Amino acid sequence: MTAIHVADDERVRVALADRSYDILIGRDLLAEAGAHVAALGARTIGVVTDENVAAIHLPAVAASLRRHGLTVETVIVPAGEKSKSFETLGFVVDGLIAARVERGDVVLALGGGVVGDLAGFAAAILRRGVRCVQAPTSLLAQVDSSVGGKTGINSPRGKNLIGAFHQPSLVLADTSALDTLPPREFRAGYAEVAKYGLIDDEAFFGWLEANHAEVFAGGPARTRAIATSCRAKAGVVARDEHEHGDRALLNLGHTFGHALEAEVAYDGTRLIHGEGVAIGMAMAFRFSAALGLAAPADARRVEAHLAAVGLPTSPKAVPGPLGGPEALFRHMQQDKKVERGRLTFILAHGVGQSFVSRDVEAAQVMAFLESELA
Ligand SMILES: NC(=O)c1ccc[n+]([C@@H]2O[C@H](COP(=O)([O-])OP(=O)(O)OC[C@H]3O[C@@H](n4cnc5c(N)ncnc54)[C@H](O)[C@@H]3O)[C@@H](O)[C@H]2O)c1
Ligand SMILES: O=C(O)C(=O)C[C@@H](O)[C@H](O)[C@H](O)COP(=O)(O)O
Ligand SMILES: [Zn+2]
Repeated sequence: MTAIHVADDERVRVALADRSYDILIGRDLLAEAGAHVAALGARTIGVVTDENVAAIHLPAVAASLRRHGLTVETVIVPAGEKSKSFETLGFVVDGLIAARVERGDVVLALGGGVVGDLAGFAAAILRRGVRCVQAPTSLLAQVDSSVGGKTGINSPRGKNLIGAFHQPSLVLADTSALDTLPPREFRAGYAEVAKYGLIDDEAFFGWLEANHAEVFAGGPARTRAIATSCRAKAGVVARDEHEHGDRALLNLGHTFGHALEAEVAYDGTRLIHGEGVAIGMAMAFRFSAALGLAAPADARRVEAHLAAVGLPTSPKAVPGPLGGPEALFRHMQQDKKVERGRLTFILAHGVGQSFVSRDVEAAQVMAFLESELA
C-alpha cells in the first residue's frame, strides 16, 4: 500500500457527521492525487477541468491517478464564468455518462471555482449523485469555493440560481498550483481571503494588512492565509450547512457583487467574481457607515487594504457602461437571501463585526446605489 504523504502542511476537517471530509493543503498534492483518490475506493475518475488548467496541470494528475490503477476519463470545458451555464452542464453530464462513470465512481473537479461549481453540480445530479473530489487550482477555489458544498450554475437573471448542496468527499488544495495562476486571478481570490477577516476576525484582517506582500509572494504566509480561511469556512459550514443562519455571513459583499456580475453578463474581461466581491465588501462597509452602523473610518480601512493589493472598491471601477441603480436593484431582488420579497444584507458594526440584517428599506438601498453610481 502506498503511504499518503501530505507535504508541509495543513489538514482541516469539515465536520458534517457522515458527510465529514478533509481539506488537505500543501505543495505537490496534485502530483500525488492518485494516492488520495484511490483511498476512496472508486474505479473510474471523471476529471472535469477547463482548457487553461488542462494544458498545465491535467497530465500530472492523470498520470498519478493511472499509477494508482484508476481509469481516467476527462471532460474539458472552456475557461471562464460563462461555462456555468445549462449548455456546459449538459456537455459535462453527457461526457460523464458516455464515459460510464458509475454511481460508485468519483468526479474530480480540477480547476478554479467555475470548474468546482460546475463539476460539483454535475456530480450532484449524475445518476442522482456520485462523489466529488475538489482539486482547487485558483486561490479563490482553495480558500472558498471548494469547501462547503455549494454547487451550481448561473441564470441570465442571476448568479448561482440553479444548483444543489453537494459536499465533496475530499479537497486537495495544492499550493504549488498557484504558481501558474495569472496575477489578476490571484488578486481576485485574495478578496475572499480578506472576507474572513472582515466577517469576524479582526486579528486576521490586521495580519493581512501587515503581511499581504508575503501572501502574494508565496511561502508559509500564503499557506497560513489559505489554512486560516479554510478553518473559518469549515467552522461556519459545520454550524449551518444549508444557510439558515450564520452561513449567510459568507455572503459579505456578494449581494452587491453578484448584481454587478449579472449586470456585465458574466463577462470575465470586465469583472471577475473576486473583483465583484471586493467592490461589494467596500460597498457593504460604506452602506453600513451611511446607515450609522459603522464608523466611516472602518469603511476607509477596508477600502485602503483592498486598494493596497490592487483590488477595485467602487462600481465605477467596472470598465464599460453599467446600468443605473434600478438595474442593480433588479438583480439584487433575485438574490437567494431574499425573504418574502425583502432583501437581506450582510452589514458590519466594524472590521470583524459583520452581521445579517433584514431591516434595510428598499428606499435606503436605492439612495445608496444612487450615491455609489453618481
Ligand atoms: N461554491 C462556492 O462556495 C463558491 C465560493 C466562491 C466563489 N464561487 C464561484 O467561483 C467562481 C470563481 O472562481 P475562480 O475565481 O477560481 O475563477 P475560475 O474558475 O474562472 O478560474 C480563474 C481563471 O484562472 C484559470 N486557472 C485556474 N487555476 C489555474 C492555475 N493553477 N494556473 C493557471 N490558470 C488557472 C482558469 O482557467 C480561469 O481562467 C465563480 O463562479 C464564483 O461564483 C463559488
Ligand atoms: O459558501 C458560501 O456560503 C458563500 O456564500 C461563499 C461565497 O464566496 C460564494 O461566492 C458563494 O457561491 C455564494 O453563494 P450564493 O448562495 O450567494 O450563490
Ligand atoms: Zn464568493
